Amino acid sequence: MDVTPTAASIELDGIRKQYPDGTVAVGGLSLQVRAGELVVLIGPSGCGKSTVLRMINRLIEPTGGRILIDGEDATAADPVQLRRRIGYVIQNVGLFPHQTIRTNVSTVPRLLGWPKTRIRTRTDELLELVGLDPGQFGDRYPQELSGGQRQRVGVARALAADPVVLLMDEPFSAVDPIVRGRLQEEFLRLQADVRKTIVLVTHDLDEAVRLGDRIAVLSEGGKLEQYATPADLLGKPASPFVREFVGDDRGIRRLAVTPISREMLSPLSEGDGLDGYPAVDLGSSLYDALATMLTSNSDNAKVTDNGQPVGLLTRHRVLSIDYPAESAG
Ligand SMILES: Nc1ncnc2c1ncn2[C@@H]1O[C@H](COP(=O)(O)OP(=O)(O)OP(=O)(O)O)[C@@H](O)[C@H]1O
Repeated sequence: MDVTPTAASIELDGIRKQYPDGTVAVGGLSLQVRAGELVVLIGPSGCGKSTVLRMINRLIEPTGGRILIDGEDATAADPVQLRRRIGYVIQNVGLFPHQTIRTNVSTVPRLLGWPKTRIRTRTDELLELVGLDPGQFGDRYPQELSGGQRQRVGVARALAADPVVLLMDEPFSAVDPIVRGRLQEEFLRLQADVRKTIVLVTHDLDEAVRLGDRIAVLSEGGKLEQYATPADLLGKPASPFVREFVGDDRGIRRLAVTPISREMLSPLSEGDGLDGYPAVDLGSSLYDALATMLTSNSDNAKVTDNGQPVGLLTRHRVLSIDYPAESAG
């Protein structure tokens, strides 16, 4: 019998990990993730990001606190059962080298004892979903794929049994920046389709800003410094730690998460020579607007809504956007 799977909410309630040698990797972290939300954990090396992630699927047993998945206490559940409901993607993927791509992808459905035909249909469907032709790639072995292709297989495998939660630990860091950008874009499209609850660990702030609905910045001992949307994090760093962490180029990053708004526009007038200006859509980011102006060597862009010009955006206006938090400290 099929149980209709849905994305689940996650609540970390004071979770703690202290190792026998006394190291407190995570001192007591509370964090709520809504169903279908993509939350990024970021912070300096050793701050406890992976530990938090691995406590959610209990690859690491917490020494305190609770984890509620859709309100149910995961710390009381059978860890093996739990892991079958939680997809897990890691750097370098961890595919089984002596198994074909199809067999790799079907790992969890096989463990769950699905009928063969259903496994086959699901596996092929997933390979297509992540952009790999099952006919071409299904019978290959992992070493016969590129790094980016292997990464996609890892995502397909994690999604195979329709998990309610997906955990991803530096999933795109083993590939070069160009491939990484493409994988991130594909991944966002995939997430728009499948809407899983995702917790993703990265050390790459651009990745966090690009992918996260919300970002949790951790400092040593898994201390939560700030939990906010990318725009709020870059615009209003909550502490000197976060300010330093998001760095000096947060202004540029912030452009990428700030949409053009009507208040930024000057009215259009006949004498504006509108035909000469590049067009950007209302709702594009300021970063896109600036890029458009730079590539067409223009100081202005014509902003359109549904194809109709609604105002003029100047380069000066984009660059002088007021960041209240900048002057605060
Ligand atoms: N078995 C262990 N015994 C003692 N301390 C440990 C053990 N395993 C991990 N730690 C410590 O726990 C802390 C958190 O490690 P964790 O891997 O979660 O950090 P991270 O933020 O994911 O780091 P990175 O970004 O470098 O991967 C580190 O200080 C690490 O040294």
